[in-house]
Amino acid sequence: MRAEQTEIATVAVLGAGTMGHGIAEVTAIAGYDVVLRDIEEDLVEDGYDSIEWSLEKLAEKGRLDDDPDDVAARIGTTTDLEAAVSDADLVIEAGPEQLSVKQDIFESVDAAAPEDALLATNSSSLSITEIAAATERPESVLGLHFFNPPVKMDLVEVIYGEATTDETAEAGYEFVESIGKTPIYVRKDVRGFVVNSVLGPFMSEPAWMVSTGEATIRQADAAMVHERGYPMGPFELGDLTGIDIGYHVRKEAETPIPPIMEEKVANEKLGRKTGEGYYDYDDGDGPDYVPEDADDFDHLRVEAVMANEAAKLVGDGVATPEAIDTGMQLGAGFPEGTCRRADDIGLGTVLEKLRTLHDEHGDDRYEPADYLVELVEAGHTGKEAGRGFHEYSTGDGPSDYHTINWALDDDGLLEVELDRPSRMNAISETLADEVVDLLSSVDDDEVRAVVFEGAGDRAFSAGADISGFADRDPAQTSEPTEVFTTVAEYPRPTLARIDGYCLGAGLELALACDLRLATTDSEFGFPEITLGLLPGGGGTQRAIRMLTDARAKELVFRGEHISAERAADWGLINRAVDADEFDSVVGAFVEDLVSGPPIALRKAKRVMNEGADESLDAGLEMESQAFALLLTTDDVEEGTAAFAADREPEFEGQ
Ligand SMILES: C/C=C/C(=O)SCCNC(=O)CCNC(=O)[C@H](O)C(C)(C)COP(=O)(O)OP(=O)(O)OC[C@H]1O[C@@H](n2cnc3c(N)ncnc32)[C@H](O)[C@@H]1OP(=O)(O)O
Repeated sequence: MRAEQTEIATVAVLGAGTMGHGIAEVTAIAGYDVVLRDIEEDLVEDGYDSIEWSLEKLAEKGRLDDDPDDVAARIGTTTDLEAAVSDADLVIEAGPEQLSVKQDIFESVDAAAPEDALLATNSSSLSITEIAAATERPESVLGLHFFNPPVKMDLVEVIYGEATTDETAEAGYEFVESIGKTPIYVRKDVRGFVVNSVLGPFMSEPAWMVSTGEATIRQADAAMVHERGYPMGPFELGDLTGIDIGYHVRKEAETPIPPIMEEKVANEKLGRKTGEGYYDYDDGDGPDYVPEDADDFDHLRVEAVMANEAAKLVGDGVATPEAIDTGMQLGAGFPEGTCRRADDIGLGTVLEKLRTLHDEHGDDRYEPADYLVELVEAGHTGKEAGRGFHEYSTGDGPSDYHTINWALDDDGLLEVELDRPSRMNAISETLADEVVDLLSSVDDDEVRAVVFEGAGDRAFSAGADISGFADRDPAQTSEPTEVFTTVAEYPRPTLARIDGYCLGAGLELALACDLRLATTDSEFGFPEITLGLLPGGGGTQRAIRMLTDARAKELVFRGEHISAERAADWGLINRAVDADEFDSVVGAFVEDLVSGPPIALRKAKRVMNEGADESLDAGLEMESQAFALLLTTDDVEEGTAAFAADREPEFEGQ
């Protein structure tokens, strides 16, 4: 057992290379005192200079709360390992990726670090257990695997070695949260941890297909990017990371290596770094695939093998489906998690594909994971069945969502947060479905107003999720998406709380709300035209009804962003407010909405929305009918009595 964990105040980062100085930077930004150590003065200085440069960049972009000099001042440097760790509450080793080097470092750290310090390695591929074995306290050693570059990448894998205690892992997890990153537990010390385990088949399965002449490089990359929405094609990614890296990982793991990979390594065509790999960077245009190259690439084969890998991780107790999905989205930039995607495809389909591949090729990697077979046999075949890796809404009430957060307070305020900050809260199909499901299943009687906002501090929403646009079925997208209509017709007042980018479908969602408040830093626009599209979620129609013809067309035709001040000036939003006053202005609006007379607000919303599309006479008729009805409510009695008594009314919605 580790001794009682002390509060972490001082962090020693060993290694000032790309990962080390990045980890030191994010740790200092979060307010910790950091000691950055490398073996030579030059290396430490280079690392420190890179941190200073990066802090300046963050400050220029307004993404640093503190003065960059103050942050840099929290980082001390040394070449003396003992001095670096002797006062550290947490040591993060980010040295070369060689077991013997790391073991040497850990042996020295063990001798010099305080007894109750937490000892972490940032290794991306070595065994935590073997590194920990170099110390007398393997229970205090864990993996904290940051992704490159740490300043930009949100994910950290928190990995157990064989001896790591829960207390150690939890302390590491909490530290990661405290620096504003997203931790996932990797509960067993498996090769590749979570992200690289699932990323393995993403890269190797297409390589097998190309090796056997079943696909071409461009075909695979075009299909995975343009049809399946991955941020990069598998071969493009291989060139970027270095083909030799993947080759050596497979060699170490003693897993079969696709011939095309062997061939590239043998010819020293290792990717971008040698000027040629799967693509030619010196004499060619690099990854020059186009959407049409995708042809009929068998992407199910690749996604089935990835889903199988995920099932092995879940079945072996290495990670939960939630952790895997978070890992793949934040660590590999996948548009959605591998488990969720498999649930969408249908686990029965995935299993059948694996069995067919196994029959055809006989390779071990197609052997279905026990856990996958169990799920399918239990009827948990995915989203359509209501349960697969994940559970899905049964329509009995709001369920657990993955791309939105929500809360309904005692005053009847329903807060809905679009929660995909790493994608600027882009509206994926899942996110849209979840908003619809929430608004359709939450008890309206409990809700008095709804506020929509975006997670993080950069965007309300940067629009529809662009990944995989090319694979959309036009038949499904020709109607304005249900989410905008559901929001527009929701029978309670709705307000968009906008802080940051509000673009494309994000703006359409905001326009579907009744009211819009924004910080002055926010930006608005319909960039769809720059993608060869038009706003397809009601944007053209709401804008032309809300703005002058000229302004609406300027927004749609030019695709330019406009400032919050201009948006307020044009009448696109209600107010543009300085950031420091924003909460109080939003609070005042919300207070009026949740304490207002529910029936009158509902009727007013309906009459105004529906009347706007009718003739004046028809609109006036709707209004007078609503007025007459409201006269019969208890709320009117309460409103008039409160006025007479000079007190605040308490409307019950009766
Ligand atoms: C019917 C409706 C149709 C539509 O709505 S079409 C979509 C319309 N929207 C857009 O075209 C906006 C696209 N996004 C942008 O132009 C830029 O982003 C911003 C100006 C909003 C911000 O730029 P910057 O500060 O440089 O950030 P970053 O590196 O571009 O974005 C951070 C991460 O967010 C992802 N992302 C941003 N917008 C979307 C989107 N709409 N769909 C999917 N992903 C998006 C990026 O790719 C990147 O991700 P990574 O860090 O993995 O590279």
